[in-house]
Parts: sequence; C-alpha cells; structure tokens
Amino acid sequence: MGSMEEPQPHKLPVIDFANWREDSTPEQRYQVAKELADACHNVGFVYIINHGVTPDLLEEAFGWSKRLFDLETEKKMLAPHPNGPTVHRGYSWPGLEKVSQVISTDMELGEKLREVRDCKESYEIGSDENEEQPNVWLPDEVLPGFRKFMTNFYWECHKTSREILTAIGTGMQLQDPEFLLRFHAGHNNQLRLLHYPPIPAVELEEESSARMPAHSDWGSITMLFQDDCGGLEVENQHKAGEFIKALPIKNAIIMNIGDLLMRWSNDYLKSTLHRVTLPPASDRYTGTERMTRARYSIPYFISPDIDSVIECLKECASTTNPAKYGPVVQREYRLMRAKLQYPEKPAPSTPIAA
Ligand SMILES: O=C(O)CCC(=O)C(=O)O
Ligand SMILES: [Fe+2]
Repeated sequence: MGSMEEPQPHKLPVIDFANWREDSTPEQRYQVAKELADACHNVGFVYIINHGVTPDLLEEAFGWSKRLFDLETEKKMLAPHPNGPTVHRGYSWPGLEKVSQVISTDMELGEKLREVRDCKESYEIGSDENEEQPNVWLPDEVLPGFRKFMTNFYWECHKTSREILTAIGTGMQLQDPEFLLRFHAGHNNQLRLLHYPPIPAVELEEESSARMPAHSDWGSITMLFQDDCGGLEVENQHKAGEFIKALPIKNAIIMNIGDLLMRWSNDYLKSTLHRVTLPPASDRYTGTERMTRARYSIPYFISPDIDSVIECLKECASTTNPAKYGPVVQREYRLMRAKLQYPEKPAPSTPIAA
C-alpha cells in the first residue's frame, strides 16, 4: 500500500437521516431504514449524515479532546486506567492497550502481541450509574468543565444511537421495530477519546508500530467521529484482506455493527474488520522523516445492558437457517473479550511520555 496515494472517492454507503424525523412520513422513514439495514447486511459500515449530533457539539468535543491530550503526562495520570482488563475507564497512555483480533485467554500471547506497540493514547468514559465500571474522572480543577461537557455529550450520542437502533429494527422488519431499544438503556455504553500522536510514516509502513491493528468491535453498534487526518480502513466484505479507505466526511458519523449484534442477528448484520493506518493524502505528512499528522477520533460504543441475554432474533432464524450461536450474557461476553486487550500486570509507575 503506497502511502503517497491520493484518496479515492468514498466507497462506503452514505445514509441520509434527513427523512428519518418524527414528522417524516412512514414511507420516508422506511426507505431510510431499509437502506441502512441493507448496508449493515452488505457492508457493515456506513456513513450517516444529518444524524442529530450537531456540528457545534462535535467541534466542542474535539476541542476538549485536544485540551485533554495536550495536558502534561503527570496531569493525565491523575485519572489512570485501572489495572487489569475488567474496568475500561480513565486514561490509557501510549502502549498500554493492545488492540487485536485474537480471542484467547492465553496471557503469554497477549504479551507477545504487545511487542508491536499501538501508538495511541485514549480516555474512556461511561455512565456515572454503571457500578461495574466506575468512571475515573480527572480532578475538575485540572480541566474545568471537561466532565460536565463529556457527560452531556455521552447522553446526546445515546439519543442518536436510539434512532439508529430503531432504524435498523425497522429496516429489518422486526415484528417490534423498537425491540433493540429495550436492551439499550445507555448505561453500558462507552465514549472513547483517542489521540494518535505524530509518528514517522516508515514505522507504520514497516509495521514496527501500529496506530490501530485490524479488529472488530464487540458491542451492538459503534458511532465514530473522526478528524480530517484520515487513516481508517474497512475490510471489503466481498474480498477478504482488501481494505477500503473510510475517508473523512466532515460531521458525518461512521457507524458500524459490532460482534454482539452480528451474533444477535445470526450473522445477517455484519461486524466488519477495520484498522487505522497511514493517512491517505500526501499533505498529511511533514519533513524528511515524513512525520504523519496527529489524528483525533471519538468512537462511541453502544452495548446492551449488562445483564442482557443476547439470543438469536426470531426473525433471523428458520428451519433452513438455524441459530448459529447459543445465548450469552453481555457481562460474560465483555469480560471474555476484554481479557487480552489490557495487561494483567500492575501498570508501570511511569508511562512512556506521549
Ligand atoms: O480511531 C479510529 O478511527 C477507529 C477507532 C476504533 O476502531 C476503535 O476504537 O475501536
Ligand atoms: Fe473499532
């Protein structure tokens, strides 16, 4: 893959939610919903425009994210990610989290995967009512207003996610189009601020470092906001190993299906591999070392409530297409998937400086 290639036109479906409003006609709403459900079946990744999270709110969110990551490391470490994989909250310094597609409980393998460092830092936020994963907030005086803004942003994203889940249920012609809503009160979602610092392009090309290796998400759906750096790529469902660039569209949500919703739908909805690698356009590099520009993104992961039992949707199974997976409780599934992503060992006292 040549790093200097210029971007090609958008290849992922773009779904316009302008006709998915309360005052739209049922026909208009169904058309939007059908387009969305078909795209989730065929591709698993879509852009959504006119979605209700306003451009002003997004600009503010990216502003807060930059201010957070611009803080000195010692300040960010006032809200450290807890040791171990069970609580995914607070600040993760570069190299702590290792994203991969390996699903195993072999911790030695986890350490081996960690040899290629993921060059990113992140800050994870959940609902203040989620007792299994309590938030790890910075002291308010370190970044006054951050907690208030992010809490509001979390619940604004939740509102939009409810529309998307209803549209998917409508497009799939579920008997109860709001069925999925009943499992998504919002307290098990996760807002993630991500910063990929500048890095010499050659490190990504030679794969001695990674931004984010190929993986699928674990939950129901993910809504992703990205800045204009680029680098997100999505596997072609019809050609394994071929990745399509998900070029930035200003203020659009990139929405994808996660593994649990794929399982729920008996593989009808596709959870697609994706990764973050070299920026696609040549003006995103500077100097003789071809340093890539920094990249900021904000994924919002939507998960079923903690005690939900995820069991094949009745509309998705038949005698000729029986359920492929048994029922699973969200909590157990999450703990199984989280195990490899974070080291079990205590966190180092001094993280590598960002
Ligand atoms: O940074 C991105 O654009 C992608 C992030 C992502 O895929 C994830 O956090 O699961
Ligand atoms: Fe992801």
